Amino acid sequence: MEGKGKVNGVAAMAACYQGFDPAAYLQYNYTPPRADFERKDSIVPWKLACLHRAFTEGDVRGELLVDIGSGPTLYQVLSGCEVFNKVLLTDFLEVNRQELRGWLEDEGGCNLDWTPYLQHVCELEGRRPSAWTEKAAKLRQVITDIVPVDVHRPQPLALDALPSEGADCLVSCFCLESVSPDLAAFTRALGHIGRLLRTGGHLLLIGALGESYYFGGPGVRIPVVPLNEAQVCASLKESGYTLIRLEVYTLPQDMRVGVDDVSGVFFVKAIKE
Ligand SMILES: C[S@@+](CC[C@H](N)C(=O)[O-])C[C@H]1O[C@@H](n2cnc3c(N)ncnc32)[C@H](O)[C@@H]1O
Ligand SMILES: O=[N+]([O-])c1ccc2c(c1)CN[C@@H](CO)C2
Repeated sequence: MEGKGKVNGVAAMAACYQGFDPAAYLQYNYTPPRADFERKDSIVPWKLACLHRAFTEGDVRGELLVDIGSGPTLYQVLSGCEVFNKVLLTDFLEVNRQELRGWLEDEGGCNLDWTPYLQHVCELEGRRPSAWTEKAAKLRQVITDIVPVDVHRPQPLALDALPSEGADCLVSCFCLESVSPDLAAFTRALGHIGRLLRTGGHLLLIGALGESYYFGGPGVRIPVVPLNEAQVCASLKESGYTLIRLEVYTLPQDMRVGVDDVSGVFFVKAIKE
């Protein structure tokens, strides 16, 4: 039964994603108040600060950074693109891969202006905000490809997507818990992506705490595995990671804007043993 349940649960999740709307998703989560660079307590600046610190404190290094479940967003690699000379973006949906290609090709074909994000990360790096054009060029230079991914497969990427030694670092934000029908599937998915990472490589994981659904577009209600910190830590341990740091952001009332029931956000830095 468990095997049958597994297939139905994963297939049902895939069906939910057919209505995913990148433009709406970006509007819901990546514009003010959740992305307000003037507010100390806004969620996106908190995420960017966690990622900046994690990528720049000296232990993360290598050739290839892979972002698992990129969606239509780029914020998750704005610090990493200065550390790695190859960045691979991935998503399950062609509409999201197309959104990312629109930015990459720089022909105005994308649904969010990433300039404030680029400027903010430049400031975190001690650079002038006007250096955002250099950062944009750097990011366009290091992104090697935008490929399909399915974290429920033991091999989430095509076999030729990675070098034999695997990725040096993985980043994944709001993906695993938002695509898994239950905690067991979340933990299995964590193990699957771990196989893409070389031993000693780092995992930077951002995710939702206490979230049971979110809207991926108007009327597109997508179920989420409600996680707490203990479950995240247990799943990491079970999947062969050693936790380096866990940070938690608790949403103030005015960050609860009706597009989900998320109560907190976790940031994990871990290493694959
Ligand atoms: C909540 S969005 C996260 C997007 C982005 N990483 C962010 O931080 O906002 C979840 C993403 O997971 C993708 N997804 C859905 N099913 C998936 C699967 N089986 N494997 C990998 N990604 C999947 C969706 O297409 C979507 O882009
Ligand atoms: O506040 N945020 O920055 C933010 C960004 C993305 C997402 C959330 C919150 C909460 N829902 C998840 C999907 O499970 C997606």
